[in-house]
Amino acid sequence: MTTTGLPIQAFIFDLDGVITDTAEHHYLAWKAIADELHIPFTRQFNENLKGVSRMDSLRLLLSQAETPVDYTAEQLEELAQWKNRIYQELIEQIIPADILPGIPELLAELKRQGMRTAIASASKNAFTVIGRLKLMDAFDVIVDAAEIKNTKPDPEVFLKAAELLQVEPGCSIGVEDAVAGVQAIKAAGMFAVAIGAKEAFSHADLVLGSTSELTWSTVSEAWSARN
Ligand SMILES: O=P(O)(O)OC[C@H]1O[C@@H](O)[C@H](O)[C@@H](O)[C@@H]1O
Ligand SMILES: [Mg+2]
Repeated sequence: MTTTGLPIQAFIFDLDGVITDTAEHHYLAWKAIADELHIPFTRQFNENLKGVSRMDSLRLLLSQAETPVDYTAEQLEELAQWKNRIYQELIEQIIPADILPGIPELLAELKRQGMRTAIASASKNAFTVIGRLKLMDAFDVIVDAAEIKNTKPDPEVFLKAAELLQVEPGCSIGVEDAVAGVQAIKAAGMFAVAIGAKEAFSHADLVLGSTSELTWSTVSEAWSARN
């Protein structure tokens, strides 16, 4: 639940699919693995993998096999590493111009408004991606998969970011493009902004079609209307 009448203190952003379109790179890497293993894998099914850890994503992908195979823990680890190698090759090309529309302007405005900002990512590659985007100094706090035990939809990564920022979760805005991510934001007691299709995010407080609609005024007006 959000805290009635209080001002917003912080914005906590997911990385992949919110700050830059690495959700697409994750999809392409999983698609390559699925094709090699002759497992049907659609963009629609890929929505279930967004925000989900590497190993859980692999399990979801393997569940789509027409003839299920019992992989050993070692084989699962190898498959996960294989996907990660493909993903890391894909993200080698990332440059600052790949920051999604509206994000640089929003970050500048949040600074002017005195907001604290953080990244809360389920990815072990978060620091690499943020480094390539030259955004290392753009956030007060960065929490990635290495720092948490429980992955989204568990609220841990968002709560950890709020703790490090020294802000109230109930006065924080979480921004996500994944269903599991919005669940994590709500479980953390934060105000959830989803980027994506309205139908997919009935559990969000505000749904925006793209990051170009993600502005200080849009979010703060929705916050005031809810509080
Ligand atoms: O494999 P990585 O880089 O540790 O990423 C883990 C997860 O990170 C999330 O941010 C992505 O939305 C997921 O698609 C991805 O599986
Ligand atoms: Mg995401």
